[in-house]
Amino acid sequence: MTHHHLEIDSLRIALDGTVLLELDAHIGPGEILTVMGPSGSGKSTLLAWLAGFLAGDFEACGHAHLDGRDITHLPAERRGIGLLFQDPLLFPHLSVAGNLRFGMPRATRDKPRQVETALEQIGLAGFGDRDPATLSGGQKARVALMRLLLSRPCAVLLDEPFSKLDTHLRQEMRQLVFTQLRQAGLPSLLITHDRDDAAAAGGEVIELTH
Ligand SMILES: Nc1ncnc2c1ncn2[C@@H]1O[C@H](COP(=O)(O)OP(=O)(O)OP(=O)(O)O)[C@@H](O)[C@H]1O
Repeated sequence: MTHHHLEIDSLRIALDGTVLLELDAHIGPGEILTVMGPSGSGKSTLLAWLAGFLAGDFEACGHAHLDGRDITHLPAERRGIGLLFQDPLLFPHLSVAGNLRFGMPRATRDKPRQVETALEQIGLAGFGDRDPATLSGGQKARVALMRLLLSRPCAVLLDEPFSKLDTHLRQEMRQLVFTQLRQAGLPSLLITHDRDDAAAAGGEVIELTH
């Protein structure tokens, strides 16, 4: 297991001269930091800052370090951060296997066995040639998770990843996502409105209170 860690040091984000959020956090390997808070409290803003696509209206100071590397001013694609959103956005013109291969390091991309193993891990053995449009919502979510993991991120940000799933599927996906993130030793930040998500994540919970 790799030992990735993510630090947020003295972050302060302001909008029109008013402080929106202040945060210090350390997320160790396999830990999941949950960020909660009312609508407009700055959860998506925090995620955008960490991912590297915060829009110009905000003034941000502070630093983010990933594995000791200062990523604060790096472009999004060079940060080593993976994202998982509410909607599992799969590429419609690629097969399920094609989606999994996308973003995989070049050296492993041509090893079909790795894709098959990945499909087995998410309960979709034999689904490689399927068109993503033919998958159920839960199956798409599992493919999106595995595609993220295969891209070998050093940290993961999750923005309400379970909020569109029904209760049963939600529990199943929580279990799968959190187990995989822990096993991969990835520091993760989870944005959610759901206390059960926070409890299942099992880590520190921060409430933004704007
Ligand atoms: N591009 C932008 N320019 C100016 N203000 C913005 C921009 N994006 C968001 N805001 C404002 O920043 C504040 C924080 O918004 P943000 O989306 O981070 O909240 P949130 O906690 O994620 O809310 P929700 O739970 O509703 O998604 C809000 O007052 C919002 O109106």
